[in-house]
Amino acid sequence: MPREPLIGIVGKPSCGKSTTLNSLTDANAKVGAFPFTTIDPNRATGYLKLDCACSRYGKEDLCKPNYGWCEQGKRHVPIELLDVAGLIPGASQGLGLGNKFLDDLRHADALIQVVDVSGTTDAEGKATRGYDPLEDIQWLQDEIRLWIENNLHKKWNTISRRHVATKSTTVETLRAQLGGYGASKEMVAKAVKSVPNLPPLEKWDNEWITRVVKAFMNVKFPTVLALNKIDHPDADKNVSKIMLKYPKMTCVLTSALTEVFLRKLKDQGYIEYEPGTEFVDTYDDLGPDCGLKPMDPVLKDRVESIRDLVLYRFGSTGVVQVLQEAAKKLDLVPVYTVRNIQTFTGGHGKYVFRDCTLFKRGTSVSSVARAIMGEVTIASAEGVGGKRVAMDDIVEPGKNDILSFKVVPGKDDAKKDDEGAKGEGKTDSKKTKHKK
Ligand SMILES: Nc1nc2c(ncn2[C@@H]2O[C@H](COP(=O)(O)OP(=O)(O)OP(=O)(O)O)[C@@H](O)[C@H]2O)c(=O)[nH]1
Repeated sequence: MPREPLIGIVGKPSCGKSTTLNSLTDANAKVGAFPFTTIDPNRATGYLKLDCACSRYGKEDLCKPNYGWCEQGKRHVPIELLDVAGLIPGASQGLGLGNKFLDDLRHADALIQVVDVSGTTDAEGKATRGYDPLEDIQWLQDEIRLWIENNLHKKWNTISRRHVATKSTTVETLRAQLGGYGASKEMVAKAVKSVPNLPPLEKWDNEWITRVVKAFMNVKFPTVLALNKIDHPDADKNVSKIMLKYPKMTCVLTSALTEVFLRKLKDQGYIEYEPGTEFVDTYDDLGPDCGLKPMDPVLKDRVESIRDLVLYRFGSTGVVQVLQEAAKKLDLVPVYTVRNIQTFTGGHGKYVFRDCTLFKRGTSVSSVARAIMGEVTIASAEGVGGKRVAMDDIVEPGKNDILSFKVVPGKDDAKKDDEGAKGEGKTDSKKTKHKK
């Protein structure tokens, strides 16, 4: 059964991981200006903003998700996030909280690497000035690579001998070794295929092992860089340096602290703010009938400087975008399961597209059925217009992404099972319910 996608947030201590997580979720991960504030890995539910199926059919007014929320066709779908605390140089050798953090990583399907571009924290997260954050990008990737590589090196002679003796394929042997890092056969095959001129496994030296592990990391941990603390005056020059040195990396400029602050002001009734945009409206902008509270001069100045330093300069605080970029790397397809394929409702009531679950592109309709319906026998799957969909068809955005399942009635519950997709209330059942 496919499991839920999980996005890991990594970075050195005090780079802003917990703040980034808080800005994306309702969870209150501990936030502090000293290293190792986050001792336990923190799982939380974030919300991925995407175009909802309701907007395809002009049913925005009837869209009321069971989990997350939908505003004018923009849906916020729950997605699980993992705060992997304070990696430092030498973590793969056990420094800091070392392997514990790396062990948490194995569950992640993509990474958001938070980089403190203000230059005010050193590699271990201690306060400083003028630190060059370029270094942080490389050493963190190196620590993850060494964590995988060191284990392979230790046993390489045995691995290689067994590989020859059992006449295994490269993918079989590597899959057995990398399974512990969450590698599937497909992932290993993709990684191996991406290394040009790869000799037979028994001929690999350390350099080949490094190349293969790097290729595996690209597949297993596709990474987006969140260049955080862009509100700081020293950030600009560091951002330019990073973009020049890593032109192929996906970089998003973020100010997690600003996002947390804006959401708080919104909750307190001082502003209207749509996360992911540059638009903030205050009492002064909208007038006395707007229902917002007036702000004192200090607060007004703060909002004004957030507009100037972050929102107008960068277009947003970046955190919504960073999650969207990470999800893009995972190539996720939102799949809507409905009971009534004609009306898209959950069976009873008028609301449409109550359930939406994220699956990797390439997932088959039968895998979706198993994940949503559990171990029942599916009689048939229907798509838009009531058209029959084959169980081995693939779900894609806009194709086979709205589904209704009919189950074969069991002896005892023939009546119940005949109701069709029992998606409602089931799809996101493990997720935090977020009412808007
Ligand atoms: N100026 C500025 N400060 C930020 C931003 N994001 C986080 N901070 C500050 O940076 C400090 C560290 O933030 P945390 O979110 O606790 O960092 P962390 O990476 O989770 O730290 P550990 O738990 O030690 O791993 C706090 O004082 C935050 O307020 C930002 O966008 N701008």
